[in-house]
Amino acid sequence: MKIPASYQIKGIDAYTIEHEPVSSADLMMRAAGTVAEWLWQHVEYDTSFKVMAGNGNNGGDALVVAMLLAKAGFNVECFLFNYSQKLSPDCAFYKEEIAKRTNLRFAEVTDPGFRPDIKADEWVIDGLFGTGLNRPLEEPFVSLIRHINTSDATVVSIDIPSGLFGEDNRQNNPEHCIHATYTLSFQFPKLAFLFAENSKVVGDWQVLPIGLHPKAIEKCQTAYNFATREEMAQLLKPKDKFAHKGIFGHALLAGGSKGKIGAIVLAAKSCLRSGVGLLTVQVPASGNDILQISVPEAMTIPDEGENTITAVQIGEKINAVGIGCGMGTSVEAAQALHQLLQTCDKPMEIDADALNILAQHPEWIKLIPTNSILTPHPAEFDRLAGKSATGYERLEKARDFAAKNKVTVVLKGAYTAVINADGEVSFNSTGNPGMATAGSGDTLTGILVALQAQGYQAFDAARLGVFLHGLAGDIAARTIAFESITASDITASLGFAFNELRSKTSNKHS
Ligand SMILES: NC(=O)C1=CN([C@@H]2O[C@H](COP(=O)(O)OP(=O)(O)OC[C@H]3O[C@@H](n4cnc5c(N)ncnc54)[C@H](OP(=O)(O)O)[C@@H]3O)[C@@H](O)[C@H]2O)[C@@H](O)CC1
Ligand SMILES: [K+]
Repeated sequence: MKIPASYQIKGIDAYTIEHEPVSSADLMMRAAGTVAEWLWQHVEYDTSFKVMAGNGNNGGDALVVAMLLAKAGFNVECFLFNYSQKLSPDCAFYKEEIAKRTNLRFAEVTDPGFRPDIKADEWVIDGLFGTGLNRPLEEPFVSLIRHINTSDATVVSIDIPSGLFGEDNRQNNPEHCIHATYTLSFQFPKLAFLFAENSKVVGDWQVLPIGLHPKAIEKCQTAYNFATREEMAQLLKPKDKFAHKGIFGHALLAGGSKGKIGAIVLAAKSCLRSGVGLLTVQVPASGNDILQISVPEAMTIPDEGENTITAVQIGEKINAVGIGCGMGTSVEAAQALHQLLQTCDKPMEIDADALNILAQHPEWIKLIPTNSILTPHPAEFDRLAGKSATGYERLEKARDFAAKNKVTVVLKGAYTAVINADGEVSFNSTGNPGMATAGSGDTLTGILVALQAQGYQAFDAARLGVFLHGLAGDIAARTIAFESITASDITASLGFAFNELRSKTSNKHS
């Protein structure tokens, strides 16, 4: 699903109006109708609404929502905040309509000091500002928003929380934005929803399709995408009935150190559950028995180092190499990584301590083979590319980093961003807070290297792998509380995740 910028949405909107064709007032009715319908499904029959409309089309939507709610028999009070005495044409049109209604209370507000009374059990509909916001909010809106935020009411923002920009909020104050309980976004998610710093503002968000023109959506060029299940199902390659293990690739995992052999065990297990044909694991000598006993399906190469790896042996038949899990940042481990980078021309998946070593030796980054993946969490990425104050800033830095070093970067987070060397970004849509647990990253490494060994290109392997990892976590969470999910539970659910994704593909073709 594309994530167009606010200015692009305006263009798609205009194209729809011209080519469907549909009048802008009717399109507004359609959009507001989806909001009203969502509300009917989520509120009690005796819920009271306070609808806050601004002077643009977001306000127009709010006026229509107010009318539809009143028509359905709800108790509705609607305020049109028109300090500037200037309404968009559609907002003005629906103001005339709402003023005629007798089944709701309506007032146009021009007094900057007026604050509507809001009760804790009421629902506030926020239609003050939408994607037309063109500068940070000031008084009197800031005080009005603070008044709404400090009420205990449930707040539903139409399209986007008022005061929030769709993309870059680096110069914005989150306290000057509506803090929504729910945000109902028209047709597409907004980029801003996907950054941790905006989560308090956006609340739970959902996309409501409003039938914007498919041609305009297709023509819209954006670097940002939200990975849907349908898109990811199309990436998954079929498994041939006559296949044998030799054609599913041979992965090599290298890592582990004294006290952290578990990390490489976890990676090995998830790798074997992700379709790889053969797996070899290189571990410090002291970890060899642990590995052989815990993962009998894997072959092992005991390193000469007793407690750390010192040199990685890549056989000719290896198709992809995963390195980093639990390897530590010792001088020997760093040397092993350096030597590997100098000799390896296979796609690599570089994680955890290997990333920390790279941060200490940035001159080695240029040695990373093409078609490789780096999987940093925010702190690891900051060590590689410098500190970022916001998620937006970090994402832009990661796009630069991926382009400059010709790698795929998986920036982990609530909406993990997979970024390719062309600067394209795919945000993951699966996963849950229970997955923020020890070893979760190691299981991801195993999945990614398995997909790379099977011939998936870095960007596809990363998008698909991150999606499956999150889906496995979601499947685990159906029966296990977030608090109790372990990395092993994610691996145990991987088979179900592949099945769910594949059944989606077969449904599609049946
Ligand atoms: N996507 C779609 O297809 C559809 C979209 N629809 C809806 O349209 C919405 C976008 O509507 P929009 O473009 O009219 O903008 P909107 O946010 O209502 O406000 C603009 C007004 O705000 C003002 N203003 C701006 N910044 C300000 C500030 N800091 N402080 C004070 N004022 C400020 C600006 O005035 P200015 O002062 O700049 O002249 C202008 O008057 C969109 O979010 C969705 O809800 C649906 O109806 C149908 C289908
Ligand atoms: K809004």
